[in-house]
Amino acid sequence: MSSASQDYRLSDELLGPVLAILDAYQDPYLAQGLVSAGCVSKLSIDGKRLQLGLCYPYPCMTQYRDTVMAITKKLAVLDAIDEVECEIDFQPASISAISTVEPIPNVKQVIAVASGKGGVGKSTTSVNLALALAAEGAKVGILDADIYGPSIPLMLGVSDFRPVSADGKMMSAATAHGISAQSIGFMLADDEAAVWRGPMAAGALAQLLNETLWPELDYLVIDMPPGTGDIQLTLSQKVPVTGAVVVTTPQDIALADAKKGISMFQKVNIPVLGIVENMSFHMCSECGHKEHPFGSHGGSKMAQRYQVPLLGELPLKLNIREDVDNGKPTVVADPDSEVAALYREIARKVGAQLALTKVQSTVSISISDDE
Ligand SMILES: Nc1ncnc2c1ncn2[C@@H]1O[C@H](COP(=O)(O)OP(=O)(O)OP(=O)(O)O)[C@@H](O)[C@H]1O
Repeated sequence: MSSASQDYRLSDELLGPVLAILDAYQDPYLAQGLVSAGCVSKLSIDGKRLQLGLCYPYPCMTQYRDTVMAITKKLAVLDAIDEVECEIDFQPASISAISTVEPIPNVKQVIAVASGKGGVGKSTTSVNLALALAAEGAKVGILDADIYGPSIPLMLGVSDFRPVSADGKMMSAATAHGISAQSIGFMLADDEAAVWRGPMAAGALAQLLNETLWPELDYLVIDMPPGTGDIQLTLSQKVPVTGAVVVTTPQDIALADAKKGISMFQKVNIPVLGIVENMSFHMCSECGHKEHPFGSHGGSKMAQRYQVPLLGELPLKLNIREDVDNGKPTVVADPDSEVAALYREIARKVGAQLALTKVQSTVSISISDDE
């Protein structure tokens, strides 16, 4: 994890107790104290007003208010402080630190969203995850690599967009709800079906990825084609993916395929950031009765078995489908809903997992350098 640059301007007498209090505050997503996690970037004092700068390695803008309130309460025990002025920032690490594949210009981190089986809600999860990362303060793009059924243009309400090229080399991306989007669907006429063979498809996708003029992005989310065949494997190797999210339903057949997905990423040394269990349960809107139409706890058992986090369990809910069908996914259509909050929670976990992955990767690189 890249720790924030430190500018500490407190007397030694005050610095010690302030750092101790800040480090006793555990960040829920990094599972470390703020100082150990490298989040404390600035400390200075003006009279009895402490000026605190925090820089997070994952986006968590919707949590800032609660964080500041909690920290202020803890620091209030010190006589030298009666007010805290807090500035919070977010800065993800750059991918070039660990990836062996050429980085994509302007793109810091690449998150692949995959599923072993089709129809489990991978695209719905990808698009809501991308929008949730943006809602938490990140600059985000999404690449629809689902060549057999590109659905991102429809889900973002930008089906009519056609990329243009100013220099004959690089294509523009669409902008929707504050994120950038590129899709093979933008190149196809409405009734045209994509018929690709493995190597051709992977090549076309790599081209789409590298020839898109992405604006500065903290995260590029890739909605992968469903399955774990050659296309997926090649794509994972051609694209500088920093971490993968595996989407599954709790159904045995979907779980069996999701396991193949995890193995595929492990084979090509891409860290699996966690599992999203989609359509986990259905809650009756009238009586509140909760049922598990596709079985229960499959995702959590799988997460335990493969030692990866369970990022979230999403309900089977009519609005989720209606919102993507209307081109306005739930995170933006109904930001105050429980479902939108679940997607934002998943986004924070994904960002934090990427930051933690950097720590492990950095360590393993330095060990091999020493050998
Ligand atoms: N949690 C959910 N609740 C209700 N409907 C959902 C949910 N998640 C996805 N859906 C719906 O299920 C259908 C399949 O979802 P989606 O297209 O995201 O799946 P996919 O895994 O990407 O499929 P494919 O493999 O065909 O690309 C869509 O109609 C979508 O709106």
